[in-house]
Amino acid sequence: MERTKRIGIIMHGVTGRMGMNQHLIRSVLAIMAEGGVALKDGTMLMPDPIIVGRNADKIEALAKKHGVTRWTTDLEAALADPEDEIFFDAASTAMRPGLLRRAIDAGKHVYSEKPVSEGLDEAVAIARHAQAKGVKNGIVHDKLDLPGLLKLKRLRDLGFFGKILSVKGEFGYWVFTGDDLTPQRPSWNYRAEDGGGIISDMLCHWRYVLDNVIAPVKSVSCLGFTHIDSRLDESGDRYTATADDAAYATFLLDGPDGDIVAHINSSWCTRVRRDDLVTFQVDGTHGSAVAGLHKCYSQHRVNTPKPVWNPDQPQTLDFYEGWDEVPDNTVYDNGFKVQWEQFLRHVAEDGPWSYTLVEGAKGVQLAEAGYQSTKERRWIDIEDLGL
Ligand SMILES: NC(=O)C1=CN([C@@H]2O[C@H](COP(=O)(O)OP(=O)(O)OC[C@H]3O[C@@H](n4cnc5c(N)ncnc54)[C@H](OP(=O)(O)O)[C@@H]3O)[C@@H](O)[C@H]2O)C=CC1
Ligand SMILES: O=C1CO[C@H](CO)[C@@H](O)[C@@H]1O
Repeated sequence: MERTKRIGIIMHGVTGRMGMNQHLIRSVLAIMAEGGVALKDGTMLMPDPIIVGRNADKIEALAKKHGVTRWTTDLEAALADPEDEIFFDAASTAMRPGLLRRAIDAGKHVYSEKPVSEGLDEAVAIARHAQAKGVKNGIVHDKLDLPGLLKLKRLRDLGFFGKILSVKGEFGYWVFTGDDLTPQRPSWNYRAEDGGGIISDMLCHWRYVLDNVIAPVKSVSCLGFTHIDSRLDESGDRYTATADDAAYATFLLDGPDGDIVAHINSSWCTRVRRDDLVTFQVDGTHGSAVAGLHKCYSQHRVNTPKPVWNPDQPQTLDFYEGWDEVPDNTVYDNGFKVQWEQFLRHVAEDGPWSYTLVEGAKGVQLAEAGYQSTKERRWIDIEDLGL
């Protein structure tokens, strides 16, 4: 007979975009709708969320809309309840280290959106605190479970590329300022004083993506920029955009056959003419591949066309030909949900889990180095954090 075990989760920041859509609806509620997470001994681990927010009407309405039976505005009381073992945070970045510390001190296992913090010292301190208190801890690393990146990693693991030479990443799209269309991202993203900034947002992703899909990052040169310095907020009021809204970053990676050069542009001020909102091209001696969020196309050296530069003639080659789509070969679930299932197994039965707050700190380290490089206009080496 199938047994069920409850696991209580305090979810904070779920009235926001990420917390609501990816973590509450598409992960925790989806897992509940599927009957829970199957543990090794056949027990079904069933999440029991309590959602916490500062606005009572908003959090109650969210709970009612999705059939969540427990909600509160009292985080202190929620943390004091020993029946809820996990604290999760997806609120704005600036508050995060303080919240994680309170939860760890209350004996909770902690799981969190990225980045762990705005600065490296805080990220290292909170990772050490979790280690010292012996609580399980995790950081979201959603891009690693994107089908496109899983395929890219598979190509690397199978040796498809030969010696990897370089990586080119393009991330971003046009985020409306409010002067024409309503902005599709929160205004705090564009205010440095509220934890905004695309370097802080994206370089923590690029750290685990490069480390795990290509090779470890060993140094960075970055130019952060605020292209648009005035935007309209959620109330239609004009504010000064103080945070960087584009980052042009070059990385040196410690590849198995020598250094790999990776360059990734991240921008909220670019119009998309490419396969997807993020694309990565990997070039190697034996083959190349281009991955988006879902799809990945490869070109082996035997299929590589031989262009000849002739500005006097219109181009006769179609460069999109000669690329083969890497097949799905499997069913891909939502990456946030996959990671929730892994973290829940990690808490319940010590299942495998690599993406601790230490990995989160490494992400913040790269972001901080990106800011330092921008400020000092030089390459910054990425040291071992010794954690
Ligand atoms: N992994 C990924 O792909 C992504 C991750 N993120 C990360 O997720 C986090 C949230 O981003 P996003 O969802 O875009 O942000 P939103 O602005 O949409 O949501 C912010 C959330 O934080 C809450 N909040 C803000 N200030 C306070 C406060 N002072 N006290 C209590 N609660 C507060 C808001 O509550 P209220 O509703 O009451 O205002 C809301 O729930 C960020 O850390 C960001 O870096 C963001 C985008 C993508
Ligand atoms: O923080 C982030 C900023 O937004 C991106 C998407 O638009 C996310 O992928 C990312 O996690």
